[in-house]
Formats: sequence, C-alpha cells, structure tokens
Amino acid sequence: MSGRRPATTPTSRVLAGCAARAAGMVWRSAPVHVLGYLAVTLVGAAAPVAVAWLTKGVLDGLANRQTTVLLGLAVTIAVVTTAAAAATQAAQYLRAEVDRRTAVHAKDELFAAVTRFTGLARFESPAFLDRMRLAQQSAANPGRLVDTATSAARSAVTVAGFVGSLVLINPTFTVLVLLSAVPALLIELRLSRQRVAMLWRIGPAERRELFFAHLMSTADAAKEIRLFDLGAFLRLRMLTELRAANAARRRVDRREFFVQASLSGASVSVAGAGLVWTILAAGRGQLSVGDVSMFVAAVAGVQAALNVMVSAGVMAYEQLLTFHHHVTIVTSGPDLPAPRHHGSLPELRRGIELRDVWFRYSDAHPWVLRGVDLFIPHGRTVALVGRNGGGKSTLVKLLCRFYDPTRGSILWDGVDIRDVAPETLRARVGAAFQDFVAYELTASENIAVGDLVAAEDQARVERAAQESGVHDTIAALPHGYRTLLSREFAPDPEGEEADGVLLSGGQWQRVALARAFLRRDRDLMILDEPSAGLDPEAEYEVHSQLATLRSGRTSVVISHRLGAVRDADQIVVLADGVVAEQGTHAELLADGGTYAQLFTRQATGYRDEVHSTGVSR
Ligand SMILES: Nc1ncnc2c1ncn2[C@@H]1O[C@H](COP(=O)(O)OP(=O)(O)OP(=O)(O)O)[C@@H](O)[C@H]1O
Repeated sequence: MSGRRPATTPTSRVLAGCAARAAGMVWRSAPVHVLGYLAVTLVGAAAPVAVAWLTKGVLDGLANRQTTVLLGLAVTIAVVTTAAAAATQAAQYLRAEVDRRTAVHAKDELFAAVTRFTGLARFESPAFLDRMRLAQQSAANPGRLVDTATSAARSAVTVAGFVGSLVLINPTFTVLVLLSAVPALLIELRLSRQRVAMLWRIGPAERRELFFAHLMSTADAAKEIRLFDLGAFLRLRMLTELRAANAARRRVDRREFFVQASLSGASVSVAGAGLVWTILAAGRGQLSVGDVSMFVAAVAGVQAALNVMVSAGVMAYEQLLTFHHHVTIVTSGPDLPAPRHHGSLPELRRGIELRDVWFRYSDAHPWVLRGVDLFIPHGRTVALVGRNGGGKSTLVKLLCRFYDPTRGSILWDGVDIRDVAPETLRARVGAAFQDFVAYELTASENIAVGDLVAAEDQARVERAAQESGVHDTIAALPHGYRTLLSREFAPDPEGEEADGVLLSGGQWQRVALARAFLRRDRDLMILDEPSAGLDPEAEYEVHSQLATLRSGRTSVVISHRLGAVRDADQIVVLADGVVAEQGTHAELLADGGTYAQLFTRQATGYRDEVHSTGVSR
C-alpha cells in the first residue's frame, strides 16, 4: 500500500475477489440468519406474482359468473398477503442481525490487520488514513451485500413470474421491456463509479472537517480555542471543507438526477405504449378483462422489479468498491520488511551498535540522521542531548524499529534488528515516551498497559506507581486505582464509581513512568524526557528512582535538562544528524564544545537567578 492516492477503479476480477471474501465473511458470521433471510425473502418474492394470478382468477370468475371459486380465491389472497407481510417484518429483523454480526467480524478483521502493522509510517500517510476511514465505513457492507443480492434475486423471481404472463399476451413487447433495462444498468454503473471516485476524492476534505469538528467539541483544545478566540476561525475552516465536499457531492447528485429522470421518462413511455396496445386489443375482443388487469400488473411489476435489479446491481457494485478498501488493508503485506528468519533475540550482553545510520521519514523529507555511528554498551546509560529537531527521538524510534534506517544498520549484540520480528525486539525494550498516551481508562489500567501480563499482579502495579511517585496521588482518588482518568467518558452511572478524574501534567508523566517501571526487567530502557513535566523535588526523586532502575541495565535517556543526565556513562550530542560530541560530562565540559556551551548556559541561568534573588546568602 503506497502513500500516494491511487484513483484507479479495481478490475472486475479484483471486485469478484472482494465479493467472494464478503460472502465468506457473512456466512461465517451469521449462517442461520442468512438462511432464514433467504427463505423469507423467497416467500416475499413469490407473493406478488401469486396475488396477480389470483386476482386474474377472481376477475375472470366474476366476468364468467363462476362464483363458487371466488371464496376460495379470496381466502388464498388473504393468506398470501398476510404471509408476505409477515415475511417482510421477519426479513427486516434478520437483515439487521446479519448486518450487525458481519460488522463485528469486519471490524475485528480490519483492526487486527491494523494492529499487525509493526511500523509507524502507514499511520503518517494521508492516503492510508483516507482508505482506513472508507474501510471503517464499509464494515456493514458484506451484510448489506446479502440484502442487495437477495433483493436482486427476489426481483428476478418477480420478473420471471410476470414475464411468463407477459409473453403469453405480447412477446414483442416483453422483449422491449427487458431490453430497456440494459442501457439503464450500464448508465447507472457508470454513475456509481463516478460516485465512488468522488467519495475517494473528497476523503481529505471530510477528514479535515472531522478534525475541526473534533477540535471544537473536545476538552483538549478548549482552552486555546477560548483564550485565542479561535471559534469563528475554526468554524469557518470546518464549513469550508464541508462546502467543498458538498459541492463535489452536489455535482454527482445533479448528474444522477438528470440521468434518472430521463430513464424514468423512457420507462413510462414504454409502459404507456403497452397500455395503448392492450386497450386497443381488448376493444377488438382479443383480450379479456382479466388479461388487461394481468398485463397492466405484469408491465408495472416487471418494470419495478427491473428497476430494483438495476439499483441492486449498482448498489452492490458501489458496496464492493468501498469494501475494496477494507480488503486492500487486510490483505496488505507487512509495512516493515519481514525478517529473513524468525530467530529469538538473545539477552543483551555486549551492546547495541548503530553503524552508519542514515534516516529520513520519506523520500520527500530531508535527512534527519546522516551517518550516525554509536555504541550503546550493555549495562550503561547513554544520554542523548542536542538542540530541538536534532533527531534524538527519531533515533530512539529506530532503536524500537518503528522505522528501518534508510541506510546503515542497528546491531543488537551483532544481530541486525531487521533480522528479528519487531515484537521480539520490543519485548526486550521498556520505554517512557515524550508523547506518552493518556488513556481514558482507570488509573490501574493506565499503568498496566506498560505490561499487561505483569499487571495481572496488582501489587506490581502499585509498586511501579510507588517508584514513579504517583501512588499517593492515585490512592487519594475517589476510587483509588479503579478511578477512571477521564472527563470525557462517564463511568457506569449504575455502578459504584463516581465521576472520572483529570490528573495534572506532572502526575500523568509519573503514570507514564510507572509503565516503564513495570517493564523494569527489560534489556533496554528508553526514557525520552522522563522528567520534563515534574517539579524540581519530584524530578530529583524520580531521577534517583530512575538511577536505581537503570543501574546495571542498558538505557538511553533523552533530556534537555542537562543537570539530570550529567551522571550518564556517556553523553552524546546529536547535531545536524550526526554524533557531534561524545564523552562523560567532565570530558565534554573540558572539550568546551556544544555540550559545554549548553550546560554552562543552563547552569548560569540558575546561578544568576540564585544570586539575583539572594537565595545563596
Ligand atoms: N513523523 C515524522 N515525519 C516527518 N518528519 C518528522 C517526523 N518526526 C520528526 N520529524 C522531523 O525530524 C526531525 C527530528 O525530529 P526529532 O523529534 O527526532 O527531534 P528531537 O531531537 O527529538 O527534537 P526535540 O528536542 O524537539 O524533541 C525534525 O526536523 C522533525 O520535523
């Protein structure tokens, strides 16, 4: 799956594959309901034909004064009509149930595929995100396809039933009515392709509209929107996107309106011509009253059923075109090249080596790393420092294999990390990221996500919370560890839990650190700005805890607070995509390079402050 936006329509072979996949999914999800639905649909399809024949019998019976058969025919009409009505209700329920069960299956399949993507690049591709949105919208399509196919089959039964009657009355006219459906089908299929292409084109505008709507309706951006008075600006941006999408929809709708009005006109003309012929034939005594009634019912029935068949064909085509996005995602290959052999990764003994690592996020992006050579020795702490945008976070993302180096390699005790499955590598890594996630889950779960297996033991969760200094905060929450850390979702109103709670930035940071403490036994610990949001006292405490956590373990720490990493075994300055300086704190200070400059500037800032406020005296 490339990052570009391919606009080509899938071939009929590909669509046939999608149809087979959809059928398989429906059958696996709700076999009994599908069979029931088909049965009641058949009853519904046969009913109009049966009623038309019975009505002809009644009219002919009346005309020929055969009153004895009339009662039986009337009762049969009542029974058939009642059965048809019951079948309609049952079909509605069964269809909804097929949709629901299949949608669960489709969503499961889609998100299983998405969570199998081991890298990050796809999630940064607008084309993938557009495809993902359409794939999610198509979750109910396999179920709907059954509905569409059965409504086509049901109409086919109706057509077959009426065609038999029509042929007896006027064979030429029958052929004319049937042929008139062919151009209609071709024209509608073309319109349908245009509609799906339009939906793909407006995908970016629709996602932007959703983005602006989301910004204005959630707590995350509420502060800035109010303080900067951004409401009107964002509303305008949202409406601009909505209007652009609407304009594209309108163009297609108008085209459809004109085409469909012309098709309806053509079909009315055909029916009108038939009616004139019937009336003339009846006047000449060639047709009975019952024949006229049958002819009128049959023409209307065939035309209506053909219309339904054409619409069903078009709808199925459209549903398959959208479902194709689902199939593309679930059948796409791995986003990172699969390892050549699925070996286990040995426990780290010597260290991790970055050998001439070059990296850029895509061919269109500038180089972030330009030949980094670095050795992270086992059991040591390496601190990455440098100016904003220097590539520190990028480097640790490569260590976790969220991306592969564009050139060069990363070796874990000599094993290229591309040669092992990403999950094997990641099982050996613990991390607290700068942009950690605040899950709308309970406090306990928010720590447990660091290691769901270890967290089955609640004592371990609480120990991790103690080590990161957030235990007392959590214990004081209305429901302790079971408190929901969210104001967006209400806990079960019937349950015992009260409102969710919001934590402060620093408290959240400690929760994120607790996740890392839960993974304490991993070979490599990555800490990206672990103390950025902490108050000085907390920072001191957390750093002492981290020092304990790291002791004897291999760790990579990123921090702009140089005082916090001065004890690291190695300090590495990244600048312009390369290792510009490397050494201990004392060595780098003595060198008088970038590190010395940055450190002295920070230290001077603090010292000046202390002197000017007279704290030191
Ligand atoms: N997902 C991405 N796609 C494209 N470019 C990116 C992506 N992430 C980062 N970059 C770019 O890569 C460069 C390095 O970013 P990175 O986050 O690694 O720097 P950093 O040294 O960690 O910065 P900071 O100190 O500000 O956290 C930046 O120019 C940034 O714009």
